[in-house]
Formats: sequence, structure tokens, C-alpha cells
Amino acid sequence: MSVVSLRGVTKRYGDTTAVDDVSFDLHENRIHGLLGRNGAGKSTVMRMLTGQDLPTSGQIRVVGENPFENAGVLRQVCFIKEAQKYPDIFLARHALKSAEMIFPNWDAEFAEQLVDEFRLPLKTRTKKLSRGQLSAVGVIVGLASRAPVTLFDEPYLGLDAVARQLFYDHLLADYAEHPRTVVLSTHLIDEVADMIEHVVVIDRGRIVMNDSADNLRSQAVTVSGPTKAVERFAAGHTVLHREDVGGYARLLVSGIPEGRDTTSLQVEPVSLQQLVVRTAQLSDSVLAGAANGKGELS
Ligand SMILES: Nc1ncnc2c1ncn2[C@@H]1O[C@H](COP(=O)(O)OP(=O)(O)OP(=O)(O)O)[C@@H](O)[C@H]1O
Repeated sequence: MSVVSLRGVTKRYGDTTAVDDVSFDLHENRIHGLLGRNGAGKSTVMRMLTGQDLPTSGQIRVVGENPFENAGVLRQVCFIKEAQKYPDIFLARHALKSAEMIFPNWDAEFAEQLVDEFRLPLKTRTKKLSRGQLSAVGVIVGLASRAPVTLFDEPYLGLDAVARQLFYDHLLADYAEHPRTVVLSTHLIDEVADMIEHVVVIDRGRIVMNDSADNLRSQAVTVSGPTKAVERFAAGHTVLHREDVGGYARLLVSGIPEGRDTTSLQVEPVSLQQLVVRTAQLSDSVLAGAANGKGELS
């Protein structure tokens, strides 16, 4: 079932088209990765989903309704972003207390456990917290709110590696017990790859990938070996990336070539990060080709 749906959504800021005629759905009780390069449009999408911004055109539905100025919907949506601002007088514990008042599914015991594990000083003013401690406030709110739709917009940039792993472990364990729809936007794709069940990649405001992580992984391989054999293997398929050393080549091939000779070749699965990065690069070179009047890859 679709919990979030966008249909023909465009968002313009003056001359900038941040989101360009985008349509996609987010499914109930799944962990989604919303991925893309800097300035691709991820935060803009999330702001519109959480009623903080209106689309220029198109339709947005969250749990079946327009989220804009809709308190009933917004109680079911928790949006955690990097460098969240709190009123100057707020101590860390006030930030948690106000989340407790907003979110009907708040689990105070779970929040306390997380405060201990993330070593959050509750009596410190939020504006005096370190970057990582401020990120911890967001992560604790995102987890303990148990909101049916929970969006994390790179809230964990300040967290050290141990704290990030704590976040991933708790998210997975808590999601297993209390399934909900989660959206993770991050540039640390390798770190979250095992958690993500569905991937949406946005580039220059447009959707360039929208599929289950398993499907995406099964749709590409890396092949390496003697150049001629590698090229025979990949013939007729899109090459997302190529490296040549001497008489050897390593290709990231979209699609799994069937019935090809793999003698002397090494054929390996592709990581989600590789796939996302190379697809974004390919979309860049296609655009560059079009701008040069070539219109295709050389
Ligand atoms: N309030 C705004 N006013 C003007 N332009 C904006 C505004 N918000 C976003 N943009 C522009 O819209 C585009 C998309 O920005 P957005 O913040 O959604 O990207 P992003 O994918 O979240 O990037 P990053 O990964 O760097 O955080 C960018 O070109 C950005 O400059």
C-alpha cells in the first residue's frame, strides 16, 4: 500500500527548478533510501512531504491527504534533518519533551535508553550541544516517536562512527518490532545499503531510479578480465563505468548478459553505492553529450 504519493510534482524557486515533474510512491512499512548528489532535490521533496513547503504544481498525498497545514497528517510524520534549530532557551530535555507532546506513539522508556547510549547531556542548552550531540537529539526523536512516516534527512552527519552504528542497529531492531515507513536520505550509501529495501534516486530534480534494492542489485554486474573477452561479455549492454589497465578492463554493466562465455572473466555483484554513483555519472555524460549535439555516449 502506498503511504506517500507524488504525482507530477514540480517545485521552482525563482529560476531554479529544484524538483521537476516527479511522480513516485513510498510503500507502507518499508525502509526507503532517497539518494542523489548535492542539490539534486532530496530535501525539497522531504520538505514538501512534511508540509513545510508547497509544490509549485502537482499533487502530494501523505497517508491519503494533502500534508500542508494538516495537523492530523503531521502528527503521523516525523521529519529529522541536520542542524535542527530549537528555541534558544531549550535544554536538550525540552527538545525531547516537546517531541513527546507531538507524537502519539512516543516511547519514553526507549527515549531514555537512547539518551544513555548516545550519552546525551539532557541539562545542556541545545545551542551549546556539540554537532554530534545535536544530531543525537534528532536521531533519538526520530526513533522514539515511532511515527508511521519517519524521514531522516542526513541527520547524523555529526555522529561519530560508533554513534552512527548505534543509530542503524536501533533503527533496524525497532523497525522489526514496530514496522513503519522510513525514508533515509544520505550520502553514506555503503553504510545504509543493507537496511534499504527500496531505492529512489533523484538527479537534477528528476527521478532516475525507483526500484527495490534487490532488483537494482540483480540488474548489474562488474566484469573484469582481458579486454576483448570483457567486451564480448558486455556486448549489447549499457556500460555504466569502464576502467582500462594494459590489456585488461573492468566494466560495470547494466543488465546481466545471459549465456556468455565467462572463461578468464571475473563476474561480481555490484554494490548499491557503485550503482548509484555510476548511474549519476552516466546521466551527467548523457546530458553533456546532448549539450554537445552528440546525444549519445561515446
Ligand atoms: N529555499 C530555496 N530557495 C532557492 N533555491 C533553493 C531553495 N531550496 C533549495 N533550493 C535549490 O533547489 C535545488 C535542490 O536543493 P535541495 O536542498 O533539495 O538538494 P539536496 O538533494 O537535498 O542536496 P544536498 O544533498 O546537498 O543536501 C538546489 O539547486 C538548491 O539550490
